[in-house]
Amino acid sequence: MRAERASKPVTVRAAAKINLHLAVGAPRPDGFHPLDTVYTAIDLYDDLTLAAADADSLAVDGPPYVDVAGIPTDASNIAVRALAEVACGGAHTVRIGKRIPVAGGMAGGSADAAAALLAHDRLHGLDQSDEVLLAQAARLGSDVPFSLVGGTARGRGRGEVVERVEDAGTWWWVVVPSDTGLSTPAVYRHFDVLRPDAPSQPAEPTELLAALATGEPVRLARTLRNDLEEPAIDLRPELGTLIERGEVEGALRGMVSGSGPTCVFLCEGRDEAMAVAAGLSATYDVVLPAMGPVAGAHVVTTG
Ligand SMILES: C[C@](O)(CO)[C@H](O)COP(=O)(O)OP(=O)(O)OC[C@H]1O[C@@H](n2ccc(N)nc2=O)[C@H](O)[C@@H]1O
Ligand SMILES: Nc1ncnc2c1ncn2[C@@H]1O[C@H](COP(=O)(O)OP(=O)(O)OP(=O)(O)O)[C@@H](O)[C@H]1O
Repeated sequence: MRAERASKPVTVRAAAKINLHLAVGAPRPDGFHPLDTVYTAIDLYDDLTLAAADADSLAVDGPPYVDVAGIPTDASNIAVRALAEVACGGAHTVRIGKRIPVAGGMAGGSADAAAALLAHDRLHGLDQSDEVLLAQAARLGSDVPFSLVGGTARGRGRGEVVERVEDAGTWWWVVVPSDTGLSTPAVYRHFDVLRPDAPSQPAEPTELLAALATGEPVRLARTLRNDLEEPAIDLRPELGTLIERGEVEGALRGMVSGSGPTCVFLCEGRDEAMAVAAGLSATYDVVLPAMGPVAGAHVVTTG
C-alpha cells in the first residue's frame, strides 16, 4: 500500500493467502460466520494491469492449471465490481495474469479485487489513505482487506478486520491445487451441518502467534488449525489422501487451504519443500513450491 502515482497503465501484483489459523464460530444473524484467523501471503501472485480506455474490457490469461474459463469476464468479475465500487467515471481495460488457483481457497478473486482498488487509486493519482482503501476492500469481500495488507495478519469479524502480527519466520510451502474448485458458501454450509454446536466466539490463535514469533517451522506446524478442513474433506475425500501423502513425502504438516480444495504443505525449509514437491509430482500434475510471508498488493510497473 505504498504511494506511487501514475497516469500510464499500472500493474499491481497481489498474493495468494493461506490461513494458518482459521477458527469459525456459529453463523451470525447476517449469515456470515465470526472468524478468528491468521492469514499469511505467499509468493504465488496475480498481476492486474489497469489502463484508461474508451470502452471497458477485461481479459484474463494464465498457465494451464488456472481455470480461466471459470472466471467471469462480465460485471460479476470481482475486479470489475471493485472498479464499479470506486468508479470515478471513465472506462478501463483490465488485464489479469492469473496464477492463483480459481475457487481454490487461496483468495484469488480477493487478490484481484485488492489489485484493482490499488491500481485505480494510483492510475488516477487519488492517493487515498490506507483506511479508505481498507473500507472499500471490506465492502467487496471478507478476504479483500488482507489482500491489501499482506505479510502475516490476524483477521476478525467476518475476516475483514485485519491487524499485522509479529512473524519472525520465512516459511516454505508446497501448494497442490485441484482440477475442480470448491464453493466457499457450500463449505461454510457444510461446516454448519457438521458443527451445529460451534461456539459463538471462535477460538483464539494464542499458540500459533507464539510459534510465529519464534520463526521455528516445527513449532508452527504443531499449531496450524483450519475448522473448514473437515467439511472440505467430507465434500472431497481425496483431499485427505493428498494430505497424508504430502506428510509421507516429508512435509511437517499438510492442510486444506481456507475453504479448499487447494492443499498446502508446510516444510522445514527450501530444500525440504523442493523434495516434497518432487515426491508429490510423481502423482499430482500441478505442484507449486512457495514461500512467505510476502507483501500485500503493490505496484510493480507503471507506464
Ligand atoms: C474461507 C475464507 O477464504 C477464509 O479466509 C473466507 O472466509 C472467505 O472469504 P471471501 O471469499 O472473501 O468471502 P465473501 O466473499 O465475504 O463471502 C462469500 C460467502 O462465504 C461465506 N462466508 C464468508 C466469510 C465468513 N466469515 N463467513 C461466511 O459464511 C458466506 O456464505 C458468504 O456469502
Ligand atoms: N477475478 C476473479 N478471479 C477468480 N474468480 C473470480 C473472479 N471474479 C469472480 N470470480 C468468481 O468467484 C469464484 C470464487 O473464486 P476465487 O478464486 O476468489 O475463490 P477462492 O480463492 O476459493 O476464494 P476465497 O479463498 O477468498 O474463499 C469463482 O468461481 C468465480 O466464479
